[in-house]
Amino acid sequence: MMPSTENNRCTWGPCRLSTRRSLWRRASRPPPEEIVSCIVERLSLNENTSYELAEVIGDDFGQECKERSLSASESPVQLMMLWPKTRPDHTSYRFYLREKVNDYVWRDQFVMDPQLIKDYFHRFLYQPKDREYPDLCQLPDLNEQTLLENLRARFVAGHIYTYVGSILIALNPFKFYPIYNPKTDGLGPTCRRTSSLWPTTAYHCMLKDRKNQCIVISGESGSGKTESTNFLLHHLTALSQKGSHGSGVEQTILSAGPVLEAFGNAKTAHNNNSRDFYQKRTHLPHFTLFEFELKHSGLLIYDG
Ligand SMILES: Nc1ncnc2c1ncn2[C@@H]1O[C@H](COP(=O)(O)OP(=O)(O)OP(=O)(O)O)[C@@H](O)[C@H]1O
Repeated sequence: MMPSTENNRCTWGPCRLSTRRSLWRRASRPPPEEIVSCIVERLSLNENTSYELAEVIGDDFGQECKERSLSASESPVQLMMLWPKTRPDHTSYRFYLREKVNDYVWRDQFVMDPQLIKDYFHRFLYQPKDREYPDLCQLPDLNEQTLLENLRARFVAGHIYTYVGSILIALNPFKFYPIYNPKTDGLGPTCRRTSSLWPTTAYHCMLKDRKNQCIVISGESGSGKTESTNFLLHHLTALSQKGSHGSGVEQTILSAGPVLEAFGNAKTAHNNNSRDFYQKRTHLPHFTLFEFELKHSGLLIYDG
């Protein structure tokens, strides 16, 4: 069976079994040049013209999608073994014998200011060192040092909230930052991009999927879990549009928090107001607040 030629290209694939078998006999993994010279010889092609093998990957409709020339170190037989076996005829994958296009042809015709290319890639490859990333996943080089440096830089600049994907890291500033809008209970534009994004997301997921949502607040003693929980409650009650500022069950619970804490809390090395004794389970019309405390003895679930 002779390989077909079209547009100075010769198809050589699994369908050309006789050609392939004869090549296979010569060596188990012949390099591309050997296959090319064999085909040139069999097809009596012009030996003065240089040819090369190209791997072509087509789609299910028989359209060619990708074509690339094989390097001298690649083995066509090995490549064929990697082709998916979903279609027995392998029509989507094939090799072409094509006239070699010398690099210098397009290189000479291609004129572009090298500085332009450098400037273009500079924007992606070299991030400014002093840049802060509100999401650690955006760090170009993510390791412990860059992570801590980014958190520190953000903290110094007054940004205490940083995302890691869907997780929010809150650094305790131990002083009040005017980033919570008291009129809207943290729904202001400053907060929307930081701390209020996750309760908002949870609230809207609850409405959309009609499924319970879970927010885990974790950290060591004095890291700000109670404060964060209070911000969360404020935010959720504001979102549910039932937590009025003057009345309502939610407002009563929120207001009772400091009074109850006065009886149950203790001073520790890390926190003047540590919630060591007082645990609670708060019921609001739309959500329940469970408190889990990771103490020395392990995970204790308080449900009372
Ligand atoms: N977002 C915040 N803004 C300002 N101050 C904060 C913030 N978060 C925490 N703090 C300060 O840190 C103190 C300790 O925080 P908090 O009581 O929430 O810690 P905790 O993690 O609940 O501690 P524990 O586990 O010991 O109960 C608070 O009393 C408050 O002064």
